[in-house]
Amino acid sequence: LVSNCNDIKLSGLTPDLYLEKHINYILSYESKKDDYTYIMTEHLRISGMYWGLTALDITHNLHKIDKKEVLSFIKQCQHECGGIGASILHDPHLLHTLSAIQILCYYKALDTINVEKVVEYIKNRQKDDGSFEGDKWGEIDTRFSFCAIASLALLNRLNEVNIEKAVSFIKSCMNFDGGFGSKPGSESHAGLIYCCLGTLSITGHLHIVKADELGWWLAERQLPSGGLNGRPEKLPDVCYSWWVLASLKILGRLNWINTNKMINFILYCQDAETGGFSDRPGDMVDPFHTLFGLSALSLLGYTKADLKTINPTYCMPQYIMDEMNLKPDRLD
Ligand SMILES: CN(C(=O)[C@H](Cc1cnc[nH]1)NC(=O)OCc1ccccc1)[C@@H](Cc1ccccc1)C(=O)N[C@@H](Cc1c[nH]c2ccccc12)C(=O)NO
Ligand SMILES: [Zn+2]
Repeated sequence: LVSNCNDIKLSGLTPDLYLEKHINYILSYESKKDDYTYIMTEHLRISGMYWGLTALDITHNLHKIDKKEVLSFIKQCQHECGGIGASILHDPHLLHTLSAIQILCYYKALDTINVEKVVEYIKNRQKDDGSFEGDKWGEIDTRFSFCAIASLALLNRLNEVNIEKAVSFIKSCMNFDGGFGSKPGSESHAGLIYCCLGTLSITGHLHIVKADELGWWLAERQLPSGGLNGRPEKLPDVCYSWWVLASLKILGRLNWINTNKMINFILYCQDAETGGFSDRPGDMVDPFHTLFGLSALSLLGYTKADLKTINPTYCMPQYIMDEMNLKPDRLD
């Protein structure tokens, strides 16, 4: 592989999807609780569980995880204030509250936590300008708008916050390129665009988006290698396959990307020995990039493997959204 300026060169044939290796990688990761990496990522634990469980569900292996163990762990992560932390005794945060609620939806076990208290925690995060702080320390970011809105939608309690103000804050973060940043005036970033479009999709306000400009900016993320980056001049990274493709799917412009070159890049990010996906070919694999690599393949309609359909707005299996009768908006 040659890294010239900000891209890499892929040569040779398109690899297969080593599905069984990825399933074993995720299952062994969840079981090696004394591994250095596992211990060092405690501050992301509940998000890590969401990545692993979602990857297992879309590959038809969720049943291999002990449901009781997962539910008892999540119950222990909820604080008196209602918020949920990344692990036991970790401070509550909207990021991890969303991950916990996403997992509970897989098991139809939302009553594992005190729903009234978690709704109160989320409500208390909204500011006068409609924005949301991630936790009581006050950091404002459009990521947290998505966490709050997605969590409340999954709990069927969207009416508990001021939607009009939440949408007007997102609108205030829209840039001239049609993209969105973390706060008003922040530069456009694919991950934040995904969060802002997700918020607008759930609240039925996608009409405020400049769909052609934004679609063009997102399609511009694709490099000659086929990979996508998160901002201009950055290196390609397989997790951006998800942020950019999910955003384009919500905009009804997924076909603006070269699908075959995209699939080829994603498959080059697999590790044929250990299983799992890395951010780009040759790097270390992790559960985060494994979920978003598999999710992107599912979104792209990769048919050489049996992957469940994934919902672009929630990044959860579509059958779950159907069972919960959740229909996030899309521009088709
Ligand atoms: C905290 N995280 C990040 O900062 C990653 C780091 C990274 C991976 N590859 C390049 N950088 N960045 C990241 O997730 O950026 C995408 C992003 C940014 C802002 C909003 C949404 C997505 C990662 C974890 C991580 C750290 C280091 C290496 C690999 C993974 C992370 O937890 N990301 C979040 C991104 C995210 C997904 N859904 C969301 C909903 C709302 C807000 C954020 C997210 C996550 O997956 N939550 O479940
Ligand atoms: Zn990444």
